[in-house]
Amino acid sequence: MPPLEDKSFTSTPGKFKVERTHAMNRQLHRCFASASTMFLWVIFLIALTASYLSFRRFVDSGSQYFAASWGGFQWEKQVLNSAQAHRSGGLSVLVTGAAGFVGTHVSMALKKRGDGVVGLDNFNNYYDPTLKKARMYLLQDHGVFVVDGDINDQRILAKLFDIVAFSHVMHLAAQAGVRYGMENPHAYIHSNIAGLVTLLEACKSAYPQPSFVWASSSSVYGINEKVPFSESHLTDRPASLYAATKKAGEETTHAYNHIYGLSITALRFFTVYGPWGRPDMAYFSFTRNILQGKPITIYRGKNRTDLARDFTFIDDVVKGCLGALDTAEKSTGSGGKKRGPAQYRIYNLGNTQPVTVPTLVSILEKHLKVKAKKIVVDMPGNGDVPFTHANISLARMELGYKPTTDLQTGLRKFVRWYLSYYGYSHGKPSN
Ligand SMILES: O=C(O)[C@H]1O[C@H](OP(=O)(O)OP(=O)(O)OC[C@H]2O[C@@H](n3ccc(=O)[nH]c3=O)[C@H](O)[C@@H]2O)[C@H](O)[C@@H](O)[C@@H]1O
Repeated sequence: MPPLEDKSFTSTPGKFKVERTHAMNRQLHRCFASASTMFLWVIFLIALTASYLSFRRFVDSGSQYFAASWGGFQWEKQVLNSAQAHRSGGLSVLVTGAAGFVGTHVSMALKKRGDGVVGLDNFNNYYDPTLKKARMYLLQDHGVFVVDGDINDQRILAKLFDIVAFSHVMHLAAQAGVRYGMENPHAYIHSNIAGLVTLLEACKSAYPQPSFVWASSSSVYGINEKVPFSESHLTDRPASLYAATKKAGEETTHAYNHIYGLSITALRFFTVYGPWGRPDMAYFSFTRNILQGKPITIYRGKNRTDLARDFTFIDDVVKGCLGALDTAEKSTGSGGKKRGPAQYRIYNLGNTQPVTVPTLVSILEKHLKVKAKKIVVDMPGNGDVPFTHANISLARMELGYKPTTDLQTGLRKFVRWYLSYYGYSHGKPSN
């Protein structure tokens, strides 16, 4: 006998067929049902992925905006508050390089007399950015808001001019330093030429156009030998790339003055020094080395002559800057078009009393009460000039500029600040 199961299968093939067809139908139906469910699931998942991706895009673009160091309601409010003048007829000044040495002092002085000031600084690391941040906190304590941004950034400039009708721009942001040009030439082109043009473009299109006062340099006199240096002297023989870019700045601003009616004032600074100064400058690095017991290198010129500089104290330079801002005429352009001739001025801001580098060192030794370890070498051919000496008659007459601080007094103030900021033991190896 065949097994029961076999029998049932073979004995009722028709029934089996019917039942099998039903089963297959059920399976097919289930299959079909699950395929359509699957299809629906796939559609659902695609839709979910698409909406997730577009949500991410939205979140990403949003977070880019919110993570930016500038922009937003709160930021605009800070800019507006800082730009607000607190005296009648007060200026509203955009100070570039506000966390720099001269920028900090000028911003403070403006704010103290009731002008509105907004700072702009990119906090680059040419020298210790901690010092720049410390200056920024000082400004913050005095109600000056410093925007973290670059003069090469068109968007940030457009935004600033969009929210504030600046009456003046005090342009102090630059790649400074005479000898660093051999190490990083492009930094000078980036800041002193490209950055300047970007800023001038923003100024020319601004409504109203601000008056533009900016930092040129005594270095434009280059290898000029006529003394004292006067604004009427030729300045076509720069000795460093730094000087060449500052000279280019004078020509560039002239073109903007001529084409667009921007009111321009260039200030040729003569080796400015003082509290909160620049660590790359000789008086600053000498102080650090003397206190740390390290040697200092003193350059000397041809035939063993001492190099000399018309060292100018920061407070005097600040007065010159304010004098320039106060006497600057309005720009004449509007909507990027010149409406009439505009003012174009250049002034020396020096001290008129050149002092040799060895004398500078002996003053520092006296104030620090420490003897320097001196190494005297011939001046390397790295962009330096043997001496500077300013004729300041023009600034005296037209800006009321009158320097009153000699190097002894100025360096005493600098040393006092240096010791309070860094302390006596700054950088010394601990025993
Ligand atoms: O007046 C200016 O236009 C310029 O003044 C300074 O440039 P500089 O006068 O060369 O100032 P320092 O670098 O402080 O040098 C001062 C003097 O010390 C000398 N020096 C510098 C460094 C050093 O190690 N040894 C040394 O003898 C230099 O040759 C120079 O005679 C600034 O660094 C520039 O940014 C500024 O624009």
